[in-house]
Amino acid sequence: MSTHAEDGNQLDWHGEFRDSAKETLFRRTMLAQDACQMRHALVVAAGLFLAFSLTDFSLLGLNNDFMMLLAMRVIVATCFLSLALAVWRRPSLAQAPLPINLICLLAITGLLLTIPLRTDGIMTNFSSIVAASMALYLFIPNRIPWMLACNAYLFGGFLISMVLWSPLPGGVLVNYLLLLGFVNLLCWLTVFRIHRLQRAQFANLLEERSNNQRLKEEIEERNQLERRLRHIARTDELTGITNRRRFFELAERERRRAQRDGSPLSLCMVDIDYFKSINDIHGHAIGDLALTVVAARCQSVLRESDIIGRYGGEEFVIALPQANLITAREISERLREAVCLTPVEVKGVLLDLTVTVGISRVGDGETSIDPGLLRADRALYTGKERGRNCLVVAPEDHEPPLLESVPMTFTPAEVRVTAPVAAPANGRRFNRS
Ligand SMILES: Nc1nc2c(ncn2[C@@H]2O[C@H](COP(=O)(O)OP(=O)(O)OP(=O)(O)O)[C@@H](O)[C@H]2O)c(=O)[nH]1
Repeated sequence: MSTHAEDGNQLDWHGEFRDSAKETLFRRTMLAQDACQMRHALVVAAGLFLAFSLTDFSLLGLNNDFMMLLAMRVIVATCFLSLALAVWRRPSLAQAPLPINLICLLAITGLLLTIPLRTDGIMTNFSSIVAASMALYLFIPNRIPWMLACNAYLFGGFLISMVLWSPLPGGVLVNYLLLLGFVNLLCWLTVFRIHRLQRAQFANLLEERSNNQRLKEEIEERNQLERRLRHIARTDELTGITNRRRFFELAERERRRAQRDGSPLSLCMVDIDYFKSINDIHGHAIGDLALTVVAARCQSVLRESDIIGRYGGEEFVIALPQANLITAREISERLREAVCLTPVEVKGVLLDLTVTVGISRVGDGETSIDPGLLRADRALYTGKERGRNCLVVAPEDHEPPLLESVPMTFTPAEVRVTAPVAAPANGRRFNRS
């Protein structure tokens, strides 16, 4: 269905959309307004029709003709009011051709019957015919073909009544008929223009709605894209866990919170042992999948509030809020076991993987996680040096003896570091991106 505003001009001679679906939609939209207009027109018409019985009485007095006129007026007014009530109850009747046109025929017939019964002259009769004609065009929400048919009946009935009951000289009658014809033409053009304007406005409204809908969809699409981009910018493509840059953002946020609350924050550096040989033996594709499995296994032992990120290569980094070194060590052991207890199966290849974990705690006075990461990294380096597949807890600078009391039950080798270990020769840096 086209919604372009120019459709307002694409009307048939009825002043209706050529596109029937659009016309139906328009009429449905106008239903409440039509029903209201119809009710008001019927009530006003009933009142006017009855009010004229006063002039009937003053013209005719209390005789048979007056009584007939009065009865006719009461019947017509009652029909008007009944239909008004029916439309009030069922608004759809305001657009139903049958009741509307039956009531119009009844009203026209009533009006025509006043011509032989009232003798107050051609002017009054002609004026009421003109008023009725205008009302049929402008106040009854009818369709144009029906308006024309009702007016043709009014026009013809007026002509016949005049010929039968108030014969006029030919020239005068033609004059009246021409005037009535002119009124009809004027009203028809007016109604057509109103129909055209209403429909042009409706077409504009439809166009506006469809533009708004399109705009809404575009905004939603952009939002989705933005969410996706944000996700991509924060996620490691291979493993699906947080990437290095996002890890630093989140871990720094946790450090600030820990500092505010005076709660501990521990860090773990996790490195897969002998990962190079997996690449060398089975190829990079298998290595990639193995990395993904290890990341998932590491994540499986963490709480939702813990933050795991891919630090680079085959190395992961974890921030453990609310965890002191003892808790961090327990979690790291669970993690180490989760990786090594069952072989990783990748495309039918069984890989016995192990990890080495360096653990540290962010110091209370530290203004960044970098020193803590450096300690965890050194601990990891020590673990690698001392045989791999183990945990190494780095002591906080100010409390080395405390860590000595932590029980060590792990195999094959858990290495405790009681003094800072020299940084590896290649000097690792905590680049955040
Ligand atoms: N498949 C794959 N391999 C990677 C990726 N990132 C780094 N690596 C490989 O990981 C290996 C890391 O090797 P090394 O740093 O020598 O360490 P390692 O062999 O694990 O030995 P240790 O860490 O000392 O136990 C290198 O061969 C890298 O190419 C990756 O995204 N996918």
